[in-house]
Amino acid sequence: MKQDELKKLVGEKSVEWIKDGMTVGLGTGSTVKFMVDALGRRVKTEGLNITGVTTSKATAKQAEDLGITIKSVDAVDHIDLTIDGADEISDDFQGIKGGGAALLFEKIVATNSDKVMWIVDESKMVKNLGAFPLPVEVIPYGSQKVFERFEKKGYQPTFRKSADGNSLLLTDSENYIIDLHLHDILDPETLAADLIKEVGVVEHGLFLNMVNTVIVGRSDGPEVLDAHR
Ligand SMILES: O=C(CO)[C@H](O)[C@H](O)COP(=O)(O)O
Repeated sequence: MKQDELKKLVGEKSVEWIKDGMTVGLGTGSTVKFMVDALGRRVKTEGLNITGVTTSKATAKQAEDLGITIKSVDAVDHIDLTIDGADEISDDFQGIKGGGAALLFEKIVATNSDKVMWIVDESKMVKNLGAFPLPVEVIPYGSQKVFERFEKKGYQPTFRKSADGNSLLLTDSENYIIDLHLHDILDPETLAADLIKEVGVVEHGLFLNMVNTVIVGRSDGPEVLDAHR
């Protein structure tokens, strides 16, 4: 099966966890897009009554176009379940997210959710994190200084460019993304603590101790993994 077919498989499988009356966090990315499409079909055909809390302008637009009710994270008293994609998931269920530059809202929504589910194709499952460049969202003012400090620490930073390559990418919050090319992250907790104390860093893409369930798309079908937290 191709990667896109595996993403569709898990996207469609994951909506089985969504029940009538739930408030659901809707992640961002190509895998989530399949999930939101499937959710939209359930809303339309079954009259499923749910509220969505989105993590990006792109997901908000898709959900609204499909007739899914959307509220801000600040307008709901809780989120029952968030379903999101991921860029890497390690053996011990730690994750890197932010490949789609939505890590800030994704982390806000995830940390305000009772349960978090990640849906990925099998290529995202790794032993240790770090082959995927770690995204760090920084405010534009002083970002060059943050970049230089990351360089000195050996983090091999690169500013993320916009799709046309002509300017720096701006997140939904109008910040920049610095990607760190770390190759192998052996101690994610220490790295996360180091990154978040850097002035100018808004958030980083290490999502630690956050996920409850992972659905992995494999050629022989979706595999559901319980992170036991
Ligand atoms: O973290 C994310 C966006 O910020 C995405 O969930 C992550 O990049 C996975 O994306 P895709 O499903 O397109 O592979």
